[in-house]
Amino acid sequence: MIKPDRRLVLALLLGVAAAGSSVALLATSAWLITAASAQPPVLLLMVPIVAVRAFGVGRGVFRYVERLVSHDAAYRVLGETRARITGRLEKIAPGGLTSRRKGDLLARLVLDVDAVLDLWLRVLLPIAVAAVTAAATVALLALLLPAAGAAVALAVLVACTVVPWLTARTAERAERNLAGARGDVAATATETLLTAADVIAYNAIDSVLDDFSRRDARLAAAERRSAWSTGLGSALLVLCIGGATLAALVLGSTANITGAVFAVLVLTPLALADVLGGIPAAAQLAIRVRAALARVQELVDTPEPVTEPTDPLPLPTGRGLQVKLLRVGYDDSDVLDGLSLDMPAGSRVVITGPSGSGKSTLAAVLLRFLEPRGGEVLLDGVDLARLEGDQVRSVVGLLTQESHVFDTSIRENLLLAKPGVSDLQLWKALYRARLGIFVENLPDGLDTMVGEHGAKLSGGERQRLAFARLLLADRDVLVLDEPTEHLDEETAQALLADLFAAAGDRTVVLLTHRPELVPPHVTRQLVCLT
Ligand SMILES: Nc1ncnc2c1ncn2[C@@H]1O[C@H](COP(=O)(O)OP(=O)(O)OP(=O)(O)O)[C@@H](O)[C@H]1O
Repeated sequence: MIKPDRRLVLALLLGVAAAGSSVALLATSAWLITAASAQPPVLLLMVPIVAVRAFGVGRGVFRYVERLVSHDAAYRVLGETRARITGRLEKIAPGGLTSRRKGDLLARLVLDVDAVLDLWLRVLLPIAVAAVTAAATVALLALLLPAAGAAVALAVLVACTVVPWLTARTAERAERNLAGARGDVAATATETLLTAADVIAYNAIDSVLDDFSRRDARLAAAERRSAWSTGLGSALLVLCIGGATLAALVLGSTANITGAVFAVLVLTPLALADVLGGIPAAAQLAIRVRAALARVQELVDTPEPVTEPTDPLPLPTGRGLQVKLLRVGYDDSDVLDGLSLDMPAGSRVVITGPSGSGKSTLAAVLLRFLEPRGGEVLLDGVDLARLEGDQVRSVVGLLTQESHVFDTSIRENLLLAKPGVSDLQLWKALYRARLGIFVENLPDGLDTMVGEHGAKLSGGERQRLAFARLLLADRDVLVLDEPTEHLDEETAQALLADLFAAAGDRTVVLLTHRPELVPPHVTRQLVCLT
């Protein structure tokens, strides 16, 4: 799922240069101050003076460039990962994500995917930089006094293994629960917002808020526990570094070394506190990152509702559809079994049946959002299973009972169907959907903003706008799934009459539980699902 970027190697080198400069700055400063106290000839001090300046300036410069490079690389990896996940979701979404909570999906796609950033910037890079810099520091100290080098090596080993292990162990449950708890709070918040009107109408605000507070408290508890472990890790790290400094002090004081070397031995381990400081937090964060990425992986692994053919056939030229002994369903039960239909090009087919009889399921099959379990659906004699979903949807268009109208202008809503077309074509589509006069009378015309979910339009106007968009998309087969569901009888009848008239010589498949609303002059085939 995640492909690393080569710039991350450069970020690692820059990180080591920055951390190495910090250690070297302290070491050379210690040497310089101690050596200077003996008042040697000033020429002897020139090199360390220049080195102190170089490391002082280098530390900041390397850190700045490292931040630029590492963030650039990590955000590129994040962008590519997001694009790959979105590409995969495009295949799964129409029929495969219906059982998931929207808020949780959002949390997985936004918060959990961000774990890619943490993985590189706060887990792998800090650990790698710390390991390389600490190893080099230990080597330097070992050169000055092997016993002190060994003592500091032991402290570094404990700081890099036992401390992160202990921190991670104490935080394990909290960290694993964090991603799920965040998803749960996001899902509940989304649901609360979407259902606010009903909740207020039923006077159920208190119970909804109580439920929200309970979930929020679970998240806060997990975060508190996680913070407690971070504190523990930091304290243990300070103990390790303190121990290393003390050991270097004791060993150095009994060794036969100069005062300047002694100062370097005692002060250099202190610089490791900064270098190793991020390791406990990184180990802890690794658990959270693993849990978050597992949630994203689980989403990506959702089986595709349809299998694309490995060797798709070319799109046939004819536009007649045939359904033969269709069997389709969800989970363990079939919704339709043995359905056969003939829908010649240009015909009008009205499919009716009570709620739950499988009308929307049939629409999903006709658009290749859902795979039949048996039988076949043929387009001009070619099984839809031998065509790619996008090929099928370039011929078959859909208008649902709640076609989505975006929170933007009428123009942008229409252009979604055919980007770049002229205003003239937009007006034609609007007039054919019988919305032209209405839009002309609006002060902003095509630039009128329609509000969230088309809130500034009536139900009928919303459906006409969606229908104009479908006409603009210019599909030869129009599947209309309860397009008049939320409309009063008069508006519904008028809309249906206009839909059939505007459809021209296209094939129209109308799925409705109110077939009596179809205008009497429309010659149609009526099919009843039970
Ligand atoms: N994604 C799904 N997962 C599981 N079961 C589903 C799913 N979608 C629909 N169903 C079930 O399949 C059956 C048929 O649903 P469908 O939406 O096709 O009926 P419908 O005739 O369009 O109903 P309505 O007129 O109320 O929209 C129902 O029992 C429904 O619960």
